[in-house]
Amino acid sequence: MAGKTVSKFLKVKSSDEVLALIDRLHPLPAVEVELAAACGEVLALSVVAPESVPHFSRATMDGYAVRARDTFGASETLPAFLETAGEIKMGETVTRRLEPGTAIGVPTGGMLPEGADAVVMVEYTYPLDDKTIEVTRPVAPGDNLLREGEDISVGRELFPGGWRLRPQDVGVLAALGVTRVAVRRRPRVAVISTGDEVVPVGASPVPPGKIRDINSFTLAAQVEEAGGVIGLRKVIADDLALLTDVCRQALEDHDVIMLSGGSSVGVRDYTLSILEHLHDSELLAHGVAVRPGKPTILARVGEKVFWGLPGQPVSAMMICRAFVLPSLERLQGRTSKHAAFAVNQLNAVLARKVPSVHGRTDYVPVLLSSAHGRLSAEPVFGKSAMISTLAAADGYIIVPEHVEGLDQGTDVLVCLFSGPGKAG
Ligand SMILES: Nc1nc2c(c(=O)[nH]1)N[C@H]1C(S)=C(S)[C@@H](COP(=O)(O)OP(=O)(O)OC[C@H]3O[C@@H](n4cnc5c(N)ncnc54)[C@H](O)[C@@H]3O)O[C@H]1N2
Ligand code: MOO
Repeated sequence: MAGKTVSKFLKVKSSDEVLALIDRLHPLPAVEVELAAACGEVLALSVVAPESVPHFSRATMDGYAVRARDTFGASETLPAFLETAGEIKMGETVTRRLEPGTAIGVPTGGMLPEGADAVVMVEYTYPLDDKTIEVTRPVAPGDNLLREGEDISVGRELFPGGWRLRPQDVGVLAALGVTRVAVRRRPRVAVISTGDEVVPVGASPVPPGKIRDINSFTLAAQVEEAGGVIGLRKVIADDLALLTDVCRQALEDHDVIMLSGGSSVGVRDYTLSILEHLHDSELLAHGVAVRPGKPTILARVGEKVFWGLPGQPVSAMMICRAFVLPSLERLQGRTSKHAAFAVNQLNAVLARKVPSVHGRTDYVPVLLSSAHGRLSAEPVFGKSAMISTLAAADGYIIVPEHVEGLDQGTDVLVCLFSGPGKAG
C-alpha cells in the first residue's frame, strides 16, 4: 500500500531541486516608487553613486578650520598662535582660501575653505584678542572633518539589483538625491483553502467532521510578513469545476496561487486535475523529499506560479516558509541564497536528539531558551495535523537530506519564525 502510494507522486524532487526550480522563475517587472515608500522594496537595478557624498569637505566639530601642520607640537604650556580670518556660516558656499598661519571659525557641518586640512575643536582654543587664538592641542590632517567623497565616492556600486532596501539604505539614496527608485513589483498572492471539511473561522458551533480553516490565515500572514500582497483569500469545497474556475480567475490578477489541501494522492485530491484544466500549465514538482510536507506541488501556469500545499497546518506553514517565501523573493529578483539571508538565524545547541532518515530533508520546529550563556534549542515534536506545536516554537532547524539525525549537543542554526520571538 505504502509503495503504491509513493509511486503516485509524479515528480518527486529534493528540497535543493525545488530551490533550483525556484531560482529559474522570472522576476516580476520593475515599478517606480517614491523614495519615502522604498524601504522594504527590492531594487530592480544596481545603484551606482552618481555623485560624491559629501560633495564638499565639511567640519564634523565646532571649531576652527586650520592647516594641521600649523598646530604641530601645540600644548597647554606651549600653544600655537593662529591669526583668525573670520567665520564660515552654516550652509554658506566658501570661496576664500585658508592662508598659512590662520584659522577660520567653522560650525559642525560647515563647508571648509580650500587649504584647510583639519578642524581644531573650539574646546582647545582660547581667544587672545579679536585677531588671534591660542591652540592648545595639535590636530592631524583629516581630524574633525569629512572629506569630499569620504562617505560615498562617485562611481561606487552601492547596491546590486535584488537588494532589499533597509532604512539605512534609503538614507544612502536620500544623500544621493534619488527621489524615485526602480523596484520589483511585490507579488500578488491568492490563498485558497480547499476541503469539504474546512469551514470559515466564524462557524460556530463546528459540526463534528468539519474543522475551521487555519491555513489561509497562517499562509496569508506569512506572505504578508515576507512582503507579498494578498489579493484573495477563500475557503472552497472539494469541487473540481468550482476550484478550477476560482483558480483561473485568480490567475488573471495574481502572480502566485497557493492552494492548500488536495495536493496528496487521495480520491478527492484535485490539485493535479485543476492544473490539467488550466491553459499552459507545467507540473514542475509533485512530491518533495521533505518532512513535513511531502505532498507539495509546484507548477507554472504561463508566467504565474502555482503552489499546491499539503492540508496539514504544520506542513502547509513549513512548506510556505521553506519554498513559497523563497519563490516570492525570486519574483522580486532575488535568489534562494538571498532568501536564506532574509531568514533571521541564531546559533544554538540542540537540547535533545533529533531522528531523521537519509534521503529526506527534515524541518524540525524548536523552542529556544537560554542555558549557561548559550541558546538551547529544544525540538518541538508533534503531528503535522496540529497547529499549537508551531505556536510553541520560536523557529526551526533543518536536518539535511544526507544526514541521519542530529545528536544532543550538536551546534545548530535556528531559522527564526518572526523576529527574535520569546528568545530575546
Ligand atoms: N495515502 C497517503 N495519504 C496521505 C499521504 C500520502 O503520502 N499517502 N500524505 C499525508 C501527508 S504527509 C499529508 S501532509 C496530507 C496532505 O494531504 P492533502 O494536501 O491532500 O490535504 P488534505 O487531505 O486536503 O488535508 C490534509 C489534512 O489537513 C486538514 N486541512 C486541510 N485544509 C486545512 C485548512 N485550511 N485548515 C486546517 N486544516 C486543514 C485536513 O482536514 C486534513 O486533516 O496527506 C496525508 N495523507
Ligand atoms: O507531509 Mo505531511 O505534511 O508530513 O503531514
